[in-house]
Amino acid sequence: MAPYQNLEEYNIKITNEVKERFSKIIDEIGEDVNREGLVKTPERAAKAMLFLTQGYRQDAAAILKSAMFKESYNEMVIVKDIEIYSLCEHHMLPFFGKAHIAYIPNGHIVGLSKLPRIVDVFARRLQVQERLTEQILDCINDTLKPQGVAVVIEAAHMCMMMRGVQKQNSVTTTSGFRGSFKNEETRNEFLKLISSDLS
Ligand SMILES: Nc1nc2c(ncn2[C@@H]2O[C@H](COP(=O)(O)OP(=O)(O)OP(=O)(O)O)[C@@H](O)[C@H]2O)c(=O)[nH]1
Ligand SMILES: [Zn+2]
Repeated sequence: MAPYQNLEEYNIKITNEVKERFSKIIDEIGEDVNREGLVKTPERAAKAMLFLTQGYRQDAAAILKSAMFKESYNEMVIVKDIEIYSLCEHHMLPFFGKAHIAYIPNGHIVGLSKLPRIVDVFARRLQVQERLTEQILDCINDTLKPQGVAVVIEAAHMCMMMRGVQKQNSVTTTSGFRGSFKNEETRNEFLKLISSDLS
């Protein structure tokens, strides 16, 4: 983004460049870019792709820092069933599912909505599920400095469904634990709560 004066100028320039490339792809696959239904498709696709990768232009730590509050509460906080939509970096096809996040405060709590917000910041990039899991963990650990943090992601990968191995029902689970979640009892409490309907 460095050579551009402001975000708006950057957005217009990059949208036009991505649009040109989508136009070429549509042509290369044997379609007519000038037929009615496709005339605006390169621009729509460019805007969609830039939306789905907007996480590169966002600062997750700043989002967390904007809503940290001093509190003495020091029990587990869980936000579960956070929808994720990301793009696998190998095929640029979607993977999607749910993220479950827990942390144990250490003097500060964070505004609850900021947890799904940072999930989106990291999900809206070209990703592998493992790195997505670690980036969420590290961001919360380094910014909020809680006693511990845990992240579980369950996702289905379109690159394994629509093409390739073509398995429709496989779900990939990744997890990571920092600080007090390394303790088996704490980790088990979290895993129990995310699998119950009452947490
Ligand atoms: N570990 C990991 N692998 C992923 C993720 N998303 C997609 N993949 C895998 O990335 C691998 C890329 O393997 P390649 O052999 O280079 O690609 P490919 O020939 O298209 O492989 P197939 O999908 O098996 O047809 C595949 O096994 C995908 O299933 C992810 O989030 N994490
Ligand atoms: Zn893939």
